[in-house]
Amino acid sequence: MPSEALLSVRDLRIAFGAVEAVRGLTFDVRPREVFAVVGESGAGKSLTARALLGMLPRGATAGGSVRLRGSADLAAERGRRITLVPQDALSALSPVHPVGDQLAAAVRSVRGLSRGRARDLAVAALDRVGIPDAARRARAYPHEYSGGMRQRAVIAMATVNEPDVVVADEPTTALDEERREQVLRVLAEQREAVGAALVLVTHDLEVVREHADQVLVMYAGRAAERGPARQVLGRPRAPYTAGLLASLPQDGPRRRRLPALPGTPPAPDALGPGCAFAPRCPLATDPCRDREPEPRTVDGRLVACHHADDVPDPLREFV
Ligand SMILES: Nc1ncnc2c1ncn2[C@@H]1O[C@H](COP(=O)(O)OP(=O)(O)OP(=O)(O)O)[C@@H](O)[C@H]1O
Repeated sequence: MPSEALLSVRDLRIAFGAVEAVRGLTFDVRPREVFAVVGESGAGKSLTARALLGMLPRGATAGGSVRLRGSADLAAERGRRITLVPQDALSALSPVHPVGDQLAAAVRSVRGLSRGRARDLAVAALDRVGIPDAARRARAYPHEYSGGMRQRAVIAMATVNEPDVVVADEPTTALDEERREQVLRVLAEQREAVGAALVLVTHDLEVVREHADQVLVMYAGRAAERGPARQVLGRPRAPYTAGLLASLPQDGPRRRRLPALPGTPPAPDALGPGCAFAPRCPLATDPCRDREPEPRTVDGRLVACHHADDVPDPLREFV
């Protein structure tokens, strides 16, 4: 039996004026699971991640609901039961305070501990994420850290108060490949150590394959497909997921990179009545251009596609 949802999102809609950028998302995140949100740039991933923390940009209006189990006020839980690891670690750290002081302040704002005890916890948290010589580095400023170390410090900040949910929005975008792996490993270890669920926003299906239990594939503000990551990536039922997978490098002797998905996603103010993916979809027929498909259950996952039953295996036939 799957455990009860920790985060419940129902019909989430985010608009700027009359233009909807997130168009009716429903999903649950369960305790301790890794829930990945994947899709191309502009799909609405960051807006969705921020809505989970009650942090929408100015000018945005939201509809639907986001609930954290056991809490009536989501915004009051930010930094406590639900925390953010942002894309850009610099934006999360103040340039004018030593890193250790910032961590200790985060501890003291949530728990009634002495300065000395908060300081000890801050140094221990930096040590846990692999900052060398943590007691000394705690006294340094963010600009004295490398990019990878800064991102690890932000992970320490996001986990030091043992939250129930960590939301990581493309936490490795600013890093090179080697540091990316390190940071993802640290994030996975810390999540495990504090027993939090992780909502991991990424555009990288390899990251999903490696880290996620559940995946939400977003296209143009909606769910194209959502379900257990192993099933969705093993045999996608949305042509969009299949196209993303087909673009990944293949293993084996014929290792190569297949052509990326042709075309680009539509802007939120340029959507027609049909499926938003139809202009790029090799399976599109007239009904796809006329009517947006409703999500339905196929093969153990939710999929929004008129042709979900006809999607060929992307690693064999679909490019
Ligand atoms: N502050 C804003 N004002 C107006 N429109 C916005 C704003 N932020 C986002 N949008 C619109 O919402 C869409 C989705 O944005 P979002 O940042 O969630 O995409 P994303 O999937 O996270 O993309 P990326 O991977 O590039 O971060 C954007 O394409 C844009 O049209």
